[in-house]
Amino acid sequence: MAELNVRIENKQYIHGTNVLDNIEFNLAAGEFVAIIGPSGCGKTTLLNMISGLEPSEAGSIVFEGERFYGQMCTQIGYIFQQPRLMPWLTVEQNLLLVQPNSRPDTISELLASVGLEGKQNCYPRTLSGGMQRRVSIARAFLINPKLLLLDEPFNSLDAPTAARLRLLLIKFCQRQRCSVIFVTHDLQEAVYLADRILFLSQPPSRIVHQESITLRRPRTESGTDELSWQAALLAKHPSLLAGSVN
Ligand SMILES: Nc1ncnc2c1ncn2[C@@H]1O[C@H](COP(=O)(O)OP(=O)(O)OP(=O)(O)O)[C@@H](O)[C@H]1O
Repeated sequence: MAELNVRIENKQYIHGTNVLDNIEFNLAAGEFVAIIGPSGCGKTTLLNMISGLEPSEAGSIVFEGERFYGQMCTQIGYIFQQPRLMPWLTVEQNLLLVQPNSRPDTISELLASVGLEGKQNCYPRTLSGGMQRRVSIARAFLINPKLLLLDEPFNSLDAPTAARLRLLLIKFCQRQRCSVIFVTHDLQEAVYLADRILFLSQPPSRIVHQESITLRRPRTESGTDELSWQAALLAKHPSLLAGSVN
């Protein structure tokens, strides 16, 4: 049985045009799916609908056999595009907010794993944007989610930090066996991480193409096989990344 079944007939914001049109896909337990699409095509909207933050009036989101609507499920971890930390709380308090019974050593180990050793007592305003983003990654990992949603989580981080966090994400997913939906603009990142890629069109967005990535794991970020796979895909479907697919 699919862990997650997404069926959205359409999505329209009030006074807005149609953003999503007939999006339907399943996610198997433990599967890692990347979503790529042009800016403004509705990727964040889609994650918000899956998480329950945005209502899905026409369609249904079914997670582990249960339909949910308009409420954030506690088994879903969501790493937003912006860190969304509470500015009046310390880093540790921000983490405790989602998992109040966490032990201090669990929190310090998790912070160390995202490169924020000793930052428990810092307030968000004293951290750089990239550091705040890493706190938000730690926050999502802390709840041990069954489903993890990530909205361009490694954008604007320096290359070594992003590489380290991608590796951490892979390890976390393997250990936790969680299913993942990962929004990115970066095909190379998607090929490195995902089992399958869904490509969205310009709005009203549909899934114009999906491709399973059959490369063996462990993969290398810019390995020969990974780059050849990417080149072959683009040679076969040159419009996929041009944002010109309607
Ligand atoms: N709360 C809202 N109210 C009205 N319109 C919205 C709202 N949120 C998003 N939109 C509109 O919906 C469309 C899709 O936005 P969304 O943020 O989902 O796209 P995206 O694919 O994630 O974009 P990007 O890649 O640039 O982050 C845009 O035209 C945006 O202006």
